[in-house]
Amino acid sequence: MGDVREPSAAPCNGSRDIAEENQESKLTSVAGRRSQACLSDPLEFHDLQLLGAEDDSIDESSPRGVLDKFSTSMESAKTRKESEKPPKTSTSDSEGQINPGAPIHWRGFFRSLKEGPAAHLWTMPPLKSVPKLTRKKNKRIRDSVTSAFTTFFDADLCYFKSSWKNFTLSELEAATNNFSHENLIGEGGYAEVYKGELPDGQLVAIKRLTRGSPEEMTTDFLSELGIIVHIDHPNLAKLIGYGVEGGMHLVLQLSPHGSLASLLYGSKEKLDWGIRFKVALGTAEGLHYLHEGCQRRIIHKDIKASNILLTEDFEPQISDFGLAKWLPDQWTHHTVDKVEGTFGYLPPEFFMHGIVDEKTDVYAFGVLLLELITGRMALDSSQQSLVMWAKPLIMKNSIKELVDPTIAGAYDSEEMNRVVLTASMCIHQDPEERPQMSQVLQILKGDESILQQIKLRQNSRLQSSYSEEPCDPDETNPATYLNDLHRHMEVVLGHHDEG
Ligand SMILES: Nc1ncnc2c1ncn2[C@@H]1O[C@H](COP(=O)(O)OP(=O)(O)OP(=O)(O)O)[C@@H](O)[C@H]1O
Repeated sequence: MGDVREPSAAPCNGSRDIAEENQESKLTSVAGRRSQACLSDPLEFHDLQLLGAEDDSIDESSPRGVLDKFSTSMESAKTRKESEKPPKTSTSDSEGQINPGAPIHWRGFFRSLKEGPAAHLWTMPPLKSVPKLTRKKNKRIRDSVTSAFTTFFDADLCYFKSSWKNFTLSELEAATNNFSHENLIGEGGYAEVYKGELPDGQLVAIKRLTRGSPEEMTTDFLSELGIIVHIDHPNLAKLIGYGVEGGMHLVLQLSPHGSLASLLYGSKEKLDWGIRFKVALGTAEGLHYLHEGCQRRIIHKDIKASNILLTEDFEPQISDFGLAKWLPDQWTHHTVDKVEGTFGYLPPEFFMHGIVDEKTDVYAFGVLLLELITGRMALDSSQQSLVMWAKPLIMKNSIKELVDPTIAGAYDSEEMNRVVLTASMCIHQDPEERPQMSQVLQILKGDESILQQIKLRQNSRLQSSYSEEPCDPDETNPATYLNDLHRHMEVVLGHHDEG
């Protein structure tokens, strides 16, 4: 694991709406992922110089790793024998163990990007030779390295890619009034986001990668593109196009209300409970799709209030796929040796062992729910964690103390109970105990059968926990935790009054 940089007030730490002082703190590797390095034309003057450089950190579970391996494997596919295929990884893999691909292939890839979507169709392997993945076929197909890349190049992808527009620099400049400060609507650890208007009147958000070394920018850009190309869901941000002249740009649909962070913390008008609940449900739907609904398991890795954008009618859309990872089916989890993400949203197993899987996002989603309930930031101005503040109140079932004073008395208490219960389960220290997103959805929607199931499961664990010596009087005591969870169940199921 890399060192963890202390949170800093530097503008490149944590994304924010310009109108708002978001105090999130990004974790970065010591390599200086967020170092200031604004390039006038990274692709032109490297094109990519860096791609010819040695790189031993390719990550197979990232789009970049997949692309590199695709290129390599396409060359050697003809000679590859069955016995030479990599063994199945039954538990995990780490970034350091991934065999690097041949960087030279990236040049062609970038040339294709510059040429635009039409070029991709030519540079891709003929579709006839690429089996289209279905969930049933995946198991077998994914055992082969070569075929792992077919997900990136399948027919759907071609369709989506060809629907993306390749913007020239002058088109982007015209849309944003030359990237003027007045058009700047957001700023993150990697990028500046500008509001833009296309000639047909469509409003867009243009994300311009500005920070990090050229290599980091390239990785971030490709990671985000490589993930976005695979996803299509109403609760995920929509890409309209991209631009690789004069820098790396993603052109996204504009979210007229900005991010959840800007609405919760940067606006005088307080969000009413109805919108908060809608955001909780929609974000859960989006995450459920990423984890279980698309062709590959996608772990977002940076779920937080500033990465939840809101449409005109306050439908949430998960954005910013710069840190997202693909997880092969046969891996239980992925292990990283550098820490990336945002303070306040990362689960203990990530800090301690670098473990990344769906439960990483589930934990962060739990923190997001706490923000919706309490109106408090994941980390406050004195770096106090919301989880630490909220857990004792959850344990006491003090919903009234938990709830944002601005919505006191103005919420549906059944919904509130369900959201508090879900949050408490999602932030469980033990990832095994956290629910999957499919279960989260069921709980949030008030499906009593799942609540009864969980209750029965908790009961049996409660009994076995009581027979064990309590090791710690605080939250790590499983008996205490489960007992409190049990009380939440009672409240949610309507068998008990709120405390
Ligand atoms: N499509 C959009 N519509 C409106 N505002 C947006 C849009 N995309 C991004 N923003 C604003 O810009 C901010 C930064 O964007 P984003 O999180 O994508 O950048 P980043 O540099 O990748 O951030 P991070 O530090 O989280 O990695 C967001 O928090 C949001 O306020």
